[in-house]
Amino acid sequence: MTDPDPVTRPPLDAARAWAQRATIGHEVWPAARVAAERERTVSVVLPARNEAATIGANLDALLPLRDAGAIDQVVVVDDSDDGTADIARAHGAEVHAQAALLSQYGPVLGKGDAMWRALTVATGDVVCFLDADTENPGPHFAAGLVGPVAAAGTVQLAKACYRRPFRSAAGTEPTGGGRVTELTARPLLNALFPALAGVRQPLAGEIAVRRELIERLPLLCGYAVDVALLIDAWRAVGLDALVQVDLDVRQNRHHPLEQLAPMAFEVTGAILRRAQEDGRVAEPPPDVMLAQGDGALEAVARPLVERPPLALARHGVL
Ligand SMILES: O=c1ccn([C@@H]2O[C@H](COP(=O)(O)OP(=O)(O)O[C@H]3O[C@H](CO)[C@@H](O)[C@H](O)[C@H]3O)[C@@H](O)[C@H]2O)c(=O)[nH]1
Ligand SMILES: O=C(O)[C@H](O)COP(=O)(O)O
Repeated sequence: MTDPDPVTRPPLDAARAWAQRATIGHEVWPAARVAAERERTVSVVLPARNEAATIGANLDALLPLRDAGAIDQVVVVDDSDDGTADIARAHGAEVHAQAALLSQYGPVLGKGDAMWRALTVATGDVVCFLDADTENPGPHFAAGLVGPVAAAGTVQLAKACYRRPFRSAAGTEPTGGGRVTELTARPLLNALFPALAGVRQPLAGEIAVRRELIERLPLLCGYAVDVALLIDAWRAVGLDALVQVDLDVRQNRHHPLEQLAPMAFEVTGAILRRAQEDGRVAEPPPDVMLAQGDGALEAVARPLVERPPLALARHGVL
């Protein structure tokens, strides 16, 4: 018997079919349609660490959605020393210090931990997370994602996708952003979770998710959160409950490679941990990273920390 065609073998075939049927444009859900058809309350949450330059414009794009009845709450969970919180308050957001939420869990361990703690102050049946460093924000970011999840139907999680320009001193290229996405996350998902190979931006921080789903999933701390949440949601509810929403273009601030390397390490660790749990790889991921220091290799501890499903934490189980 010959091997099945590698391009059409079942998991990749299912991934392609999913991408075709489950990718929708943000214009399908303009704010007025979301306001008219939603059946669930909605919170929009922006984790922010030192985003003074962009938080105001992001909130200005979002708050009219609240006035229009498309969403109910806009929350910034903040960990900044550059005045982000004051700007956010002045622009009309509800602001909480990340460290004040679930403080019994100790210091806040990056973005994923901030998202987890934010679930205690986000009141909506649907929670929409957005990054606060978006340089070209618009109401379609929240409206496009929230629509399919807050309306009648079976969609439980919407993940953003977009074109990502790359900006450098030489100018802006139309594509080339999302280096960890393209060089780490997507190849690893393709290899280990081929059913998710059709997800165009597996690291996107922009999602809308039903509370009843996210509260029964663990959240990984740091930058491991987004890809792990995608895998966990898929394991919990299957591809048919997931959609990706094309938000057109997103320009983020680019971090230098020395900051992206630890992010890639965390993303790799998250995928390998889930793959090991599923028996797809034998070994757990390492929790020490050998980083290129000043001429020498430096061993840096980077353990993956997982927060328990909030539904359990709420009931004092953990
Ligand atoms: O310790 C942190 C780090 C980040 N943030 C906020 O989280 C958002 C995303 O962080 P950022 O450093 O801008 O992430 P990116 O470099 O753009 O990384 C991309 O890839 C990451 C890894 O998957 C995702 O977590 C991000 O959401 C996604 O935008 C921003 O609002 C940050 O201010 C925090 O609140 N605390
Ligand atoms: O999502 C990613 O891959 C990282 O945030 C890196 O993005 P960048 O290459 O646009 O800086």
